[in-house]
Amino acid sequence: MSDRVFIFDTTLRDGEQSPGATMNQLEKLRIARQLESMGVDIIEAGFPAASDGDFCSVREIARSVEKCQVAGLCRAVPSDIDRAWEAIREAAHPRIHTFIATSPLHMKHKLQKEPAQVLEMAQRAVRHACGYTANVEFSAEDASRSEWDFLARITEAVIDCGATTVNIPDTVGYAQPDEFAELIRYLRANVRNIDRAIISVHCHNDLGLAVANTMAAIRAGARQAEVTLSGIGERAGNAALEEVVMNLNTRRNFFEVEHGIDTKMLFPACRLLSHIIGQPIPPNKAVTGANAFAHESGIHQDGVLKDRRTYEIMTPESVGRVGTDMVLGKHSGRHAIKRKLDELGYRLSEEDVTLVADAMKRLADIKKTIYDEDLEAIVLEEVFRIPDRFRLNHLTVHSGTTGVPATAAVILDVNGEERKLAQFGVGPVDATFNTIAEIIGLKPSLERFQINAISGGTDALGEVTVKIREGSRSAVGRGADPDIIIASAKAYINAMNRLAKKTEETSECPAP
Ligand SMILES: CC(=O)SCCNC(=O)CCNC(=O)[C@H](O)C(C)(C)COP(=O)(O)OP(=O)(O)OC[C@H]1O[C@@H](n2cnc3c(N)ncnc32)[C@H](O)[C@@H]1OP(=O)(O)O
Ligand SMILES: CC(C)C(=O)C(=O)O
Ligand SMILES: [Mg+2]
Repeated sequence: MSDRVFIFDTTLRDGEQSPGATMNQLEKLRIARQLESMGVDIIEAGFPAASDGDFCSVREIARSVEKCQVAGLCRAVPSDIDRAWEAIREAAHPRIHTFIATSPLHMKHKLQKEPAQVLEMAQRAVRHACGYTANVEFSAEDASRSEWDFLARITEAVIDCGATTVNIPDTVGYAQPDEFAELIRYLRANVRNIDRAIISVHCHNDLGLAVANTMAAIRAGARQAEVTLSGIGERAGNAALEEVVMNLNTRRNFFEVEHGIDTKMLFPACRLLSHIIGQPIPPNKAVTGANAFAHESGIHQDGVLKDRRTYEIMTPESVGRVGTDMVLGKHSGRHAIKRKLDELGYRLSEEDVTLVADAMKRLADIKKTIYDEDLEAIVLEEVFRIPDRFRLNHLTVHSGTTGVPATAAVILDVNGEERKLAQFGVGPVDATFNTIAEIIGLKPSLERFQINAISGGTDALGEVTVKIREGSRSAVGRGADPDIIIASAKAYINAMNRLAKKTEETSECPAP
């Protein structure tokens, strides 16, 4: 058996099924590029038959990613498979991923089909997909609640039809690690042609066991792990990429398998995702949480001071959390900035480095020390930002204890045209948002407003995340600035741009 585990990232497909994690095409491309430079083997870019927007995003990712395989998910129906192929066919390494449920519950109540019909559909789907490419993955949805002998039969049949990867999902996060490992061993022992395919697992986190089940399956012989950044995904999410990879790394002797991930890119990738979807990484999150390498109690601090290994089983550097001691400031040049960006895991073009360098100089004029977090905020502001239709040119706010309501005067660039307005509000943020909304001509409801200090000190950059909704469309926006009212205005305008972009994307994407 191979000693290489393939990392299949489904942040852009299953991850996007997580409530509130919708991404636009440009954001998906950013994530895909980050996954590519991190060394992910397969990127599942979406479900092309789901919508024209999904189709376009998958097609753009297929066109721009070179090193990884790009997979498109589809039901076991010819029209879905055709649409998936249409979206991924320009990829350097395309993969069709087709699936159908195999548990008695799903077959009877959801698909309303007999097992024999499901078997027939699975075979036909794989044969149809193999007409396009030899790289075909088949998933037996709800495998962990399926009858093992039926699962073995369908697995054997799809391999005979040409499937080269067979995925065993724990779709509803029901399996227990020992039991799931036993299922993988059972399939290896009872599927005649199993050596012709790679066994994959795809675990959900409903009982908090997604990573444990994935690791148990790898021990039992699975050689592809389907994962997402930060474990986002349908309901309680999927197995977290960074946790699976750091299990493999930290317990190398236990698992005795290799992977191709550059672990130093884990933290930047998860932070990028967190900014894009506007969901902060929980402080106690393994590997990437703020507390994952923090030591609070005296005995622990004493131990760490004497030897970090007493309480740290991996180093923060190994997951890309700390840069060097090089301090950036107003006197730093492009080389130092570029090197720092590299250390933080951002591989940027020369043009983007210039954007960051210019913004850093502007910030350094008002803030003495530029911390890693400040630089990351600049990257997200200047580089990973969708082209703006609305831009903030000027903001003045008056507020205080005088009894006069807070007032905001705003000048916005709207599609190249300058528009000005002043408005009142309950407080400075309310006044600012009211004014911006009136200039743009939208009045979305504000569902979330969150503010964090990115680094320490009163001159720290304030990072604001907002979520707005208009009818069925919602958008998250973020903004960073040493002035929290300006950061709030930037976040609100960013969300407005993304709301507008969503409408545009749906109408721009050509029909099949
Ligand atoms: C476990 C997972 O994560 S599965 C992936 C989940 N992702 C998605 O669902 C992507 C978003 N989905 C969509 O956009 C839509 O559901 C579509 C476009 C795929 C289908 O839309 P609709 O045609 O309106 O069907 P709808 O979603 O209401 O119902 C699903 C139909 O597909 C059938 N179906 C479900 N899974 C499969 C499958 N793997 N293979 C074949 N048929 C399937 C269902 O039985 C149902 O059929 P019916 O209409 O005969 O009852
Ligand atoms: C489509 C499959 C792989 C899936 O997401 C699941 O079963 O959870
Ligand atoms: Mg899933």
